[in-house]
Amino acid sequence: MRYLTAGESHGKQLTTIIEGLPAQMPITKEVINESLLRRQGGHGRGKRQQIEKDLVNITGGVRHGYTLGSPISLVISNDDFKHWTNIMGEDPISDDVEVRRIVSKPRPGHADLNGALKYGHRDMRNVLERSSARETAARVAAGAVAKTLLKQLGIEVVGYVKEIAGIRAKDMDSLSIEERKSISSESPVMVLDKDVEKEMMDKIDETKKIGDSIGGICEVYVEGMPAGIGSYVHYDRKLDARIAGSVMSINAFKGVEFGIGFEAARKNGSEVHDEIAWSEDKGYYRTTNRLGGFEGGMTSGMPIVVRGVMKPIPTLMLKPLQSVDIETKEPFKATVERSDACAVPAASVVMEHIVAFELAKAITEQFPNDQFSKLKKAIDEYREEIRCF
Ligand SMILES: Cc1cc2nc3c(=O)[nH]c(=O)nc-3n(C[C@H](O)[C@H](O)[C@H](O)COP(=O)(O)O)c2cc1C
Ligand SMILES: C=C(O[C@@H]1CC(C(=O)O)=C[C@@H](OP(=O)(O)O)[C@H]1O)C(=O)O
Repeated sequence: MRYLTAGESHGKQLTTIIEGLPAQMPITKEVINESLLRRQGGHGRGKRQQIEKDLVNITGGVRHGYTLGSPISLVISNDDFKHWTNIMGEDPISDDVEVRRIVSKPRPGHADLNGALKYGHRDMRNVLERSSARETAARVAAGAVAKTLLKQLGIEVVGYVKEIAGIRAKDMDSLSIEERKSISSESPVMVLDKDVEKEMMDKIDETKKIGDSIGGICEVYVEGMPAGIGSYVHYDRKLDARIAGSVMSINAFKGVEFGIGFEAARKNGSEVHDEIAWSEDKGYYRTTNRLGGFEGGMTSGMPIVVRGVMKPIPTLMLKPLQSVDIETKEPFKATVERSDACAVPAASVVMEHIVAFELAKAITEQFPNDQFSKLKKAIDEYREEIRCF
């Protein structure tokens, strides 16, 4: 399975093409829309989300609610395009700098300057349009399709917030996946505890007021992955490494950890590794899950627990950092019209879908994948085989 996306932030639309899904898998656009709307939520988003209402149009690969085995094509319109038809349309436009709203002032922390240098764009709009996290809507659409596949195989994936600007969420270790899912869809900052929720929301409001930005930590939790998915034999088949790479590819993500993660560096082996046990009902399992569901690049059968660190948003409304205008070479401090102050809750939805895609991809590589019923049967048989192994 793989996917590609196309489209600019203020262009007409985003397009996602997914290849490699089995034929005859039930799928509905309502499930994709649910994911898209969750990504748009979360306290701290800017005015753009009031303009957009992300809804998918399935334009290929699905008939009467079932996949065909051919590429799936998904389209999401940018409602904001109507305000940008001249600037982002395909017709030629005047050279007037004001008309074109040419961007010559790169924002520290965004892709603007590096992208301009690499592609030779003197108008950095050509960079920011595609480097914008608007593209994560297209990625969530792909992930929603992956989640549909996983769910029908008994695998559930959920993302929520662990930390915003140093304020930590209460531990959710004892919560079921259903409880985690309801927190993820109901709390405006995707945390369990109402006091923490308020503290985070106040912090976001305060940050917005002073025109600054904040980041945080997202967590994704997965239940139902059988042991032995992925491989130890090559670097690019290690599933934890693939997930880590994919999480790092989310805009503004700067770090990834599994289970107790970086904490492992400060502990003895006896405090880190998970002891192995067996029962008739569960087969092999670990008595703890400090390694977060992976050993040797393969799933251990325990829940997968992965966290990603999001830096603060680079566009700063009232606290601009020093930069240089590429036309005049003069220093400037830019102010902007709009931006998110905190997108950590939205990013946890993005991360959930990105992890889901990697899991679905690994599963479809490991089992027969042309027809959904055969894939399901093969996984059921494998689960039984490893239980008794
Ligand atoms: C959901 C989401 C929303 C974002 N919103 C903004 C935003 O409003 N303004 C901004 O400057 N960056 C925003 N970002 C972050 C930038 O897209 C990101 O910092 C930029 O692409 C540069 O990439 P890098 O930070 O990974 O180096 C957002 C990221 C995510 C995941
Ligand atoms: C559009 C989305 O996020 C955008 C991501 C983004 C960036 O630079 O990454 C900048 C902002 O764009 P705009 O200037 O148009 O408001 C965000 O709104 C979205 O998530 O749907």
